[in-house]
Amino acid sequence: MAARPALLVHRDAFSELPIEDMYYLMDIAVNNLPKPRKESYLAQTGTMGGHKITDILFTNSFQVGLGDYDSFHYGNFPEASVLNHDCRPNLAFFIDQNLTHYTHAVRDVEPGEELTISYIDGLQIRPVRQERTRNSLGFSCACSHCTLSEGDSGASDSRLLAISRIEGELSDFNSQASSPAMIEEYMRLYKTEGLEHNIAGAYTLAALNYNLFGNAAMAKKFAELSVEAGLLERGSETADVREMKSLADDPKAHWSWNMKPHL
Ligand SMILES: C[S@@+](CC[C@H](N)C(=O)[O-])C[C@H]1O[C@@H](n2cnc3c(N)ncnc32)[C@H](O)[C@@H]1O
Repeated sequence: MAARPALLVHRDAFSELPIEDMYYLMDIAVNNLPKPRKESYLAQTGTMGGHKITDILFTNSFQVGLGDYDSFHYGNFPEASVLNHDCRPNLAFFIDQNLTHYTHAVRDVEPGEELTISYIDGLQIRPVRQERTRNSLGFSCACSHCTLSEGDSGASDSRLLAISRIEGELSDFNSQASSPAMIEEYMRLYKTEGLEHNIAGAYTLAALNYNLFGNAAMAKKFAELSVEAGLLERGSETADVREMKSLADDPKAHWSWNMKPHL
């Protein structure tokens, strides 16, 4: 799905203008949208209370950057705001420089299965995720991952902590502790956790580390997976996608080639 914004409002407007002035401006902005767009804006649900048009913006917005120095606007995309949050979603999304919101499936979706995105960092353990949705977004997350039994949730949190620990080692290209077995374990944990919506960076790290160990075939395989996932998660214009394309084309020409042959 590709969606365009109905409304874009700089965050600072809410901290720098009296709130009554903002309500007035928000009313003018929405009431001047073309009729079908205004209707799709007003059809969204607001859950935070107060001024309805502003409540809809706060309940249904994505963070949108405009250029390097002006990074936080509330962007409202009515077609995308029907998507509920899941800590293990089946869709990935990104907003490109042209302010288009793209949504892609990252795994097979069964007929009748709800389409979901993640509003937060799913790599955090359950208590942190719950705190984020409650305090920053105003709802208590009821997704299937947050409602696992204590035992299953504890096992998930242990995997997430292991991912974070291994990531630290694999990101340190001078680490003496990293090994091909560690890369395999890292990818296994990612798959077991169901983090397909946010896996491009993990594939990148696996590709780089296999290349450090002089394993061209595995480096190429993971660089290609990184490109494939990166296109869904971030689009084609990212430095990571470009770098992984070049690594996949010629692992031995990449700066990381065979830097750790002794291990
Ligand atoms: C952008 S809207 C999503 C669409 C909304 N459910 C609707 O019907 O308009 C965000 C709101 O949906 C609800 N929501 C989304 N994901 C949720 C989740 N995992 N657990 C509980 N509530 C959720 C919360 O009320 C949240 O403020």
